[in-house]
Amino acid sequence: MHAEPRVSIHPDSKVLMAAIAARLITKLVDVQDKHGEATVVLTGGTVGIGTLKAVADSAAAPAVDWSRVNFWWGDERFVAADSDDRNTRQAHQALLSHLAVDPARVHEPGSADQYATADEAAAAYAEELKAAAEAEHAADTSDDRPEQPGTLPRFDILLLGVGPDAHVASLFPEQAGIREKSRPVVGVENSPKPPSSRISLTLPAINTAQEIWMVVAGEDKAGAVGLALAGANPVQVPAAGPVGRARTLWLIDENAASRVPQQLVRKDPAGA
Ligand SMILES: O=C1O[C@H](COP(=O)(O)O)[C@@H](O)[C@H](O)[C@H]1O
Repeated sequence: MHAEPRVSIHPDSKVLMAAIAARLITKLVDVQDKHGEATVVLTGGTVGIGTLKAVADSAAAPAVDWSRVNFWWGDERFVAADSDDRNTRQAHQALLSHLAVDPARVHEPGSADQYATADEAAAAYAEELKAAAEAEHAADTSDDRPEQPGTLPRFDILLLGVGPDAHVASLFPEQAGIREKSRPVVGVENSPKPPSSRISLTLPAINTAQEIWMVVAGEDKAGAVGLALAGANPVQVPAAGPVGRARTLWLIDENAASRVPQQLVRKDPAGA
């Protein structure tokens, strides 16, 4: 099932990030109840990292068994491991370093200390994803287990920020990454937003997620959000491309919402 996007609008970015954090905690608890573990794909960016801080500050955070959460990243900047530009480093500072996570379940894309090029780091990340998919397949005892493992593990929740230029992860308008159809991960060069070298999941990989949550705040994002929700071409407006298997949820603040098509906005305060 590919659901229509749902939009939930919050008064400001602070309320937004607290609300996303609450949803994330609840969702992780639900998925762990069902599957014994949960997998989340994190994003960098203002709202992405602010949400992780809000999770760390939440009194409900201990409801999740953090040692049974698998962490992946939608994109990473290809810089040195100790660079403050790293999305993974920011995520550790905001949340992961405060939790009893299982290091074996924290899957960080490689850094410029480990690989010569972003393409090499991307290929290694694709291998790590494949190994996780194979392990998941081997552990699956259900009747509907597919015959062969896929190349990606199940992503329960995938978070994506959106840039003012409508980029998601490190897929930028008109660049090769947003056009990629076969590889799950690509190296990105000449990113219009620094740092210029990056690693990114591609749209086909992103769209295997059960739930995709687009997390956006700020007036400078209103145009990108409006175009994405109006159904623009993802090559020009990458934020138009992500579609979750079960749900695509836009969690945004009022400043980012001024150009959202009205028929997509839920009127009840719960949003979706
Ligand atoms: O470079 C990136 O930018 C986007 C959005 O960031 P924001 O600060 O404008 O919210 C982010 O989603 C992505 O993960 C990141 O690498």
